[in-house]
Amino acid sequence: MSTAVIIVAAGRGSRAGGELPKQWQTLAGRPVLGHTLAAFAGMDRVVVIHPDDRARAEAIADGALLVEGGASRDQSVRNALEALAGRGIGRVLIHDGARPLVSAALIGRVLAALEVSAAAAPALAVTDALWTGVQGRVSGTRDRNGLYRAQTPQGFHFEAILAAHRAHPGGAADDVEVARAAGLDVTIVEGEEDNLKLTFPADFWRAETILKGRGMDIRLGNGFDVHAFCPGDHVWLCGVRVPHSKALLGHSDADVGMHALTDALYGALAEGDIGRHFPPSDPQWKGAESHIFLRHAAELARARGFTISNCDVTLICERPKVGPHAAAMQAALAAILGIEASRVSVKATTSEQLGFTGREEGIAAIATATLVQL
Ligand SMILES: Nc1ccn([C@@H]2O[C@H](COP(=O)(O)OP(=O)(O)OP(=O)(O)O)[C@@H](O)[C@H]2O)c(=O)n1
Ligand SMILES: C[C@](O)(CO)[C@H](O)COP(=O)(O)O
Repeated sequence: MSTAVIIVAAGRGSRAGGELPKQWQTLAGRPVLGHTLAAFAGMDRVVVIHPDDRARAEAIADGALLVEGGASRDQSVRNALEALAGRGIGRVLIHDGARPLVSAALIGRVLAALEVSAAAAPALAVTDALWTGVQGRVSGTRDRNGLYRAQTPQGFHFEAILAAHRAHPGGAADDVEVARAAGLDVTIVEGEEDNLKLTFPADFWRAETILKGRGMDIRLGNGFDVHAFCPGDHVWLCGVRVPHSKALLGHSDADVGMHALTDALYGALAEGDIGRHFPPSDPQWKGAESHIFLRHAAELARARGFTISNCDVTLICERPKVGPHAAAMQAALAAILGIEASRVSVKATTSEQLGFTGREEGIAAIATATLVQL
């Protein structure tokens, strides 16, 4: 059963202040909403935006569907549910764009609870004493037993929450309130203190501190590719046209080095390989220039908040000789990746006339890439 995620980000963040609405302010080097999107990477995501923010949202969407929100949070959620209606969605998670530190473990707990419940949401039991107050003076106390602080993502069976929103008069604080008004039973799962909602300016400092404590995310990926020789007079290697007595056979331009590097980037992101993103069965990629694939992988890395720290490509062939072209290949790859040439290495080796590369039946390439997220 497919699961979609709705990330509501159409509010104006009036309490947070700043030049931009809080979801567009920078947190540890990228927009708050970029962190939130990355937390749900790999899932079908819908981001609810304010019409004024469309250009910013398109820049970081990373494949998410963009839907325009309404004047209130519940109207924004409703717009996204209506946009998903009729698409065969089984379950939906609804999350505040302003909660960028949600963890995979918390998302997992909500999804697991949805296996046995029509609705599930995270919360933390209230641990402080509770008072009422009037004009700065305590006017009474309240029993905190059984009181919870609600968080998101809140999860629901899709048709049930869609019907609940359609029937609700509006004005709900969250989707659990809407669900309960429709008679749905909601399971509470353990929330997390770090899953804070950025609401006031000081919350940004807290979130930065939490992110620093989590440390760097360093990813290493590897790629390997082989293309056979066929009749021709040149080969494409790492973006450079190299004259040769043969060509390389492939669905695209058969740039074996660039393919290995592209797969290394996809590997570091756990995003499969070129074939997943550009299926060879799709005629539009016949004869395609391989920089399209590499650029896509690099953009995907950037959209997920990673910078490409370095990469290293080794071409394995007896001929053509790579040395005279290595600097041009390094420059070509660096330009496509958008990084300095000093972070790109291109080298070659023979296989001492052993195996298929030694018999000059084709060229092999291996590559590694390191991605870093601060
Ligand atoms: N019309 C609205 C109002 C809120 N939200 C989203 O709902 C989440 C939780 O709301 P809140 O923290 O109250 O955000 P804002 O409404 O932006 O903040 P404020 O009340 O301070 O203006 C936020 O991710 C916000 O962008 C939304 O999508 N559409
Ligand atoms: C949905 C919510 O995050 C649950 O805690 C919260 O109610 C939304 O924020 P708001 O400040 O109440 O709009």
